[in-house]
Amino acid sequence: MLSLLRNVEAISASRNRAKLHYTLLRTVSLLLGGKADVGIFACAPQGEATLRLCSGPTIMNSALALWPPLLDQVRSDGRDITRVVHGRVCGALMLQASELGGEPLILAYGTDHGPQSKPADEVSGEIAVLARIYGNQIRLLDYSELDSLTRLLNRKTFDETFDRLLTPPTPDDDEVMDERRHAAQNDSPAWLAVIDIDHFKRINDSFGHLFGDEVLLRMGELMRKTFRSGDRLFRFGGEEFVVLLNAPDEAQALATFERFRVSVESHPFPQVGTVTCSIGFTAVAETDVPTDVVGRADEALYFAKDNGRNRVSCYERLLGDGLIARKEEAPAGTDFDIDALFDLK
Ligand SMILES: Nc1nc2c(ncn2[C@@H]2O[C@H](COP(=O)(O)OP(=O)(O)OP(=O)(O)O)[C@@H](O)[C@H]2O)c(=O)[nH]1
Repeated sequence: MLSLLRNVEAISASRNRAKLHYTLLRTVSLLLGGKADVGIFACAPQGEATLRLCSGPTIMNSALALWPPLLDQVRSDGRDITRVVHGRVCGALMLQASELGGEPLILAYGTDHGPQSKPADEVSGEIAVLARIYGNQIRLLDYSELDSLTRLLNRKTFDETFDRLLTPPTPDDDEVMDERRHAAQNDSPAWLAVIDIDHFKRINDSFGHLFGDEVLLRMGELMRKTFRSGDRLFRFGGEEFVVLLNAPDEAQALATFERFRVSVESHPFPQVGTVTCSIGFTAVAETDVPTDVVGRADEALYFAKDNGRNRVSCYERLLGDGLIARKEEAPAGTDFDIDALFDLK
């Protein structure tokens, strides 16, 4: 009982999604005791359910025969299911979806059912309580990772996940696997763009902050519509946004950012009318640190701003064409020269 309570507490204390899923699994199997099987399945709307995490030897043996119909039913009407099948209580329920997207998750379980066992509805009631604690925690994680106005990822999330997005997934880290899913399927190079609304101060000054905020909100919506679901979309604060995407080459990355630029330019913003944005982008190398890569994209963005705005510039292309000088990057391990900063030399 004590360890179950500890695990319930651990669900509420999980600071990342991988830990949260693992703890939920452990807690449910502890609750069911004995020879319980528990699994978390990801269910793409049209695709098959894929097992993401499991504990217990037989859920997966019986998974092929037993789970698909249960999972399909939960997915189609969204209601919890509990059944006694071949002397086992089997159940499945939808977990609270994360606002960060990704496929919906289903928790499925099976446990022996004998004369001494708890009634099936009691079992499902207890598991539903755990799923609610999970739901609260997912909302909290979303809250700390999202920008409150646009619901895009925030700067803190960028800094914390940048390394993981660029390094290959490790088999024992489910969260990394999830985050890398897009990149792993598509081993195209990564590109980072900084997007900045043109003359945003003017918009605020002419129409007021409320309409300025509406422009920011619509920018977020346009980003979600224009970029693919596997691309990572951030608001860095103010009127600055960042996109991290995979594209096979510079031309295709450019075409994607151009498409976004045009969609902003042609969107009728309420009251404000036409709004444009400037975009600077750069190739992301595996050894890059966030400040360097954002610095290069910023450099290309300044060029776009200085050369008429409402345009997309690529750092490597500007460099190749001799239009900008190479940006000095900090050698590894030295963030800045503190003596120079305070003019002590
Ligand atoms: N409405 C609103 N305004 C914001 C927010 N954050 C920053 N701003 C405003 O965004 C404006 C940014 O202005 P500048 O950095 O001068 O740039 P700009 O006017 O967009 O000009 P260029 O970037 O050179 O095209 C400032 O007026 C900020 O007050 C926000 O969350 N909401």
